[in-house]
Amino acid sequence: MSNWQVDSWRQKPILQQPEYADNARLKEVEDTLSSYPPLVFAAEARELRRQLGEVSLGKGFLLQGGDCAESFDEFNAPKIRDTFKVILQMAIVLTFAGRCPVTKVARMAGQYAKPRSSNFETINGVTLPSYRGDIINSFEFTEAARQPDPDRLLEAYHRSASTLNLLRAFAQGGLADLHEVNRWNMAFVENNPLKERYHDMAKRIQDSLEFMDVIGINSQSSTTLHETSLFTSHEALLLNYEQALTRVDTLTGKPYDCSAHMVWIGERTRQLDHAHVEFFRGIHNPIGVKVGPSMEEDELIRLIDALNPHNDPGRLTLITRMGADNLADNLPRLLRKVKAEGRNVVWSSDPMHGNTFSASSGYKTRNFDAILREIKQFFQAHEAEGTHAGGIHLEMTGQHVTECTGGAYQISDDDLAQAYKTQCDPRLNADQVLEMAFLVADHLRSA
Ligand SMILES: O=C[C@H](O)[C@H](O)COP(=O)(O)O
Ligand SMILES: C=C(OP(=O)(O)O)C(=O)O
Ligand SMILES: [Mn+2]
Repeated sequence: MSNWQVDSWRQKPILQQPEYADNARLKEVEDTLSSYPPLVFAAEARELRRQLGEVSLGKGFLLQGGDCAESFDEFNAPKIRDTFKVILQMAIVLTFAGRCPVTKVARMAGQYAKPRSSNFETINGVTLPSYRGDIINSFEFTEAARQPDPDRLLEAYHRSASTLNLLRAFAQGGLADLHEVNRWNMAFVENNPLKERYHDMAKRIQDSLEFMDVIGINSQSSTTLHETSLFTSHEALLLNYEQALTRVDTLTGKPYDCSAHMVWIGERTRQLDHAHVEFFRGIHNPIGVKVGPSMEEDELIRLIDALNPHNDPGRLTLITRMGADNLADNLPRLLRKVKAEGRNVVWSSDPMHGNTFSASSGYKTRNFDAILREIKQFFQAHEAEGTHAGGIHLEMTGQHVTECTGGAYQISDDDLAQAYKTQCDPRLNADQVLEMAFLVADHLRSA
């Protein structure tokens, strides 16, 4: 890796970073983090990279999801459990429909830093610095709360460690048992206003599990049915935090960013000659990059080559976030180019970030139908170009929030105020996520 150092990104231009008042304290915090244990083990990141390699070859599907921004205030077991549960519920439906393994990657245990469109926010004539995620400043709208505080980096580390600990316990301690997951899905279907639409598939999954039970494949005999693996991911926006958690793996001698299994570069910070691409090219994790509608074909090839010079399947996931109205004009040309140039990538669809708008009530929202339309078009474009629609990337929660409009419960603009809890972007709630799973499953079956 030519001239790469864990801190060579510091020589490059960088966007979307906080400016701290106390740089001496920042340096102390970075040193402390560097001395702490890594949050994940490099071999786990390699296993995810291997699984994503299968996905890039068309033999799997990536399901990635969680909060837009995890919050220190909503840091509790029920919140973590409920998001874990809906990820699993969604995965069982997609596995059954797609007849292929689903790799589950949570936007959890470190999704704390947010890029923003504007540096400032104005409320009732008062202008303050924007909220940039709990790892940087506080959501509360006061001058003091909005100052970046270096100690929040340590706080984010500790909260990530606790979250990851509980996720690992859930994954291996029985909460992920497929029989249980399907029972939750049956309950969801029974209570849903559109239950006729979803009943058939949930019942067929139940029948399959019962059949396996009869022939002796059950939770006692099979860890596959009893346990699961769930990987973690976040946008690696704060490179000083990521640098401090980067360690040379003792088994391979290669640097891994051990803050999460997978990290990605956001749409706003993916410039070829900037710091994020520099940092990412040297770490050996599986990585992602957001790709919006303005991406040019040649620019994408240059970016792929900077980040994955050996064209290794599983190394790079392109997370497209086009917007339902822009996808048809922009995704096919990129698929064609990447295929023609023979580059191995995982193509995943983020149907959230291109479909955000302000509701008449003033809330930032997204509509269920637009999200679904982007996903469907994503599948259609891949089918037409002969490429593999490899995954979806959702902003979602297991809680019953009202942040996105539409869905079977027909959340309207006026309903948004009832439970609008996000600190950044609007998330699909538990019911909307499961509906999305069943509707995407219909599509996978017909594909
Ligand atoms: O999550 C992504 C971005 O941080 C978010 O979409 C930016 O939102 P903003 O346009 O309100 O800053
Ligand atoms: C910041 C995000 O998205 P994007 O970089 O695509 O805008 C995000 O995933 O929350
Ligand atoms: Mn977001």
